Amino acid sequence: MLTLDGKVAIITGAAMGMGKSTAELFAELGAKVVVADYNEEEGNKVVESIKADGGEASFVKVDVSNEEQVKNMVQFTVDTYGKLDVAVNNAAITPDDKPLADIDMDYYDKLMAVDLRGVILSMKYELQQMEKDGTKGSIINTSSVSGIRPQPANPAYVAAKHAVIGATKSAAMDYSPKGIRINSVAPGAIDTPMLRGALEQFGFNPDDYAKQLSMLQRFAESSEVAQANAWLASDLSSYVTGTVLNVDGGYTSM
Ligand SMILES: NC(=O)C1=CN([C@@H]2O[C@H](COP(=O)(O)OP(=O)(O)OC[C@H]3O[C@@H](n4cnc5c(N)ncnc54)[C@H](O)[C@@H]3O)[C@@H](O)[C@H]2O)C=CC1
Ligand SMILES: CC(=O)C(C)=O
Repeated sequence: MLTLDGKVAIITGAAMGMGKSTAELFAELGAKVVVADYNEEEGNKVVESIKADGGEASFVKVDVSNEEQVKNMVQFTVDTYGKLDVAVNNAAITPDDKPLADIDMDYYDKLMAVDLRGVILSMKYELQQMEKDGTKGSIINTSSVSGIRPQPANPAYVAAKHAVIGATKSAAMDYSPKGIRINSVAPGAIDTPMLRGALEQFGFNPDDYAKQLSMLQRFAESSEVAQANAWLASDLSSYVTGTVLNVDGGYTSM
């Protein structure tokens, strides 16, 4: 049976979207959850709702691009719950919106700081903690279908999400021998505030977009990505490391 009973999990970007759904599902499956986000108000609401449903959760404010704050996020987790078993490094900001010759380098720097540096920094301190405690943990980094094949006019986002997969495989090679499994999840068209915002920005009709981006011809709910995260976090995926799990309704096979 899929259970996360007894596990302590950090989920970054857990105030909204897939991170929020992942935090809720992990708590339902028995994990103690650290909701890590820079949106304090929404993050605290997620904690309250998990607690109201009988789960255990705490909020920590973090900007994942800031090394001291990421270090503090991991320390907070250990101080609060005694250990760290699972981390879902999911926080990211919205894709850029111009082809490469017109790239806005200020936005490039901002995006890389969160979507790539944030994942690498998070892994750095999560791995240090797991190694120190001898924990055979599971780390899941959120990439995207944009980490496998390009979307138009997203050069920074596509590069960052490809790099998340590279960093995942590199870390998996170094830490799997110690029993720490590290994988990526590559979501497709998932109905979240980020995707709705991006579609509006690009002037896409949401229904047409979902049909183009999925054999199932629909958006996924963020809970459907949370289910993939839960499997990778659980002992049911005990022989899976260094891989990319596509949660994209078949898009990358089209
Ligand atoms: N929505 C989609 O269709 C897809 C999303 N993704 C990826 O899935 C992940 C989750 O995306 P969504 O749930 O759609 O996004 P979202 O925008 O709904 O939620 C992102 C969360 O990250 C937090 N966040 C942003 N920057 C942060 C920072 N510097 N430090 C801490 N927290 C920060 C936000 O406050 C928010 O709670 C992201 O990595 C995204 O790139 C991948 C493929 C498709
Ligand atoms: C928002 C995103 O990551 C997509 C659709 O690739």
